[in-house]
Amino acid sequence: MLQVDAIDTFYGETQALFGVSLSVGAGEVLALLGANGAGKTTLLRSVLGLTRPRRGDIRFRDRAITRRPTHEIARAGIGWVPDDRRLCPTLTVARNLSLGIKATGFRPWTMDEVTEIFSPLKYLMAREAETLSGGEMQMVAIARALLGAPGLVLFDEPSQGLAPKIVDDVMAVIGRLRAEGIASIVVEQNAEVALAVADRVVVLSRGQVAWSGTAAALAADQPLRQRLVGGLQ
Ligand SMILES: Nc1ncnc2c1ncn2[C@@H]1O[C@H](COP(=O)(O)OP(=O)(O)OP(=O)(O)O)[C@@H](O)[C@H]1O
Repeated sequence: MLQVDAIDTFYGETQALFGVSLSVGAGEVLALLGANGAGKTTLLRSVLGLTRPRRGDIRFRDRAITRRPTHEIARAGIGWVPDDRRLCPTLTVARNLSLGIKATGFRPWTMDEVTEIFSPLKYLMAREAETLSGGEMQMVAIARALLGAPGLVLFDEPSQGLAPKIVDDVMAVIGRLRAEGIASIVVEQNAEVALAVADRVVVLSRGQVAWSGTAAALAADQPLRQRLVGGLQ
């Protein structure tokens, strides 16, 4: 579904990613772990074309997207759930959701389906986004991504600032995406939450891939986990 091949990404003259490669298959959940500043968000921004890699290639469904504009990358079927949610604050929930609807060639999710997954949304449709709680905003952000008919969803710190019950709901949605053949990349500070839902893991350190393997292998090897993500939860 997605292949990232040896990308170098810079902010001005500062290099943030050094030859990073990874891949995600259809219906696969890849956890992207690493300490603050390791380059996780930069990897997502590189895939989305928000911060273009200077070298290397990114392919989605075997088509090069490395130098495509962000709106084309979204239209190819890559959804984004940003860590700051990025809702339009003065628009209603209904309007925020309808702005996410697009045709990509992947299965479109209906408004009924997303309100069945996140039932509180039914009662929030007329509310302005800026009046929502953090958990409610996260539901809108995920629902908006699904209405955009994604084949791959990039989740940036989806558990950050949320109550444990809502974190469980969010992780259950990621599990459901997997069952539907939709791939996910989940950037997480909370390694425990990420390992519970992921199939495979890539650990970044100072802009490079420090380790990659199965979530089961990392979960079972406490010393390895301590060495790689010891600073994380
Ligand atoms: N807009 C920017 N301008 C300059 N440097 C940046 C910018 N954004 C990130 N960086 C730098 O790029 C590197 C990678 O940052 P990035 O945000 O991708 O890390 P991260 O792993 O997502 O960390 P965090 O968990 O703190 O978000 C860091 O050294 C960071 O300081």
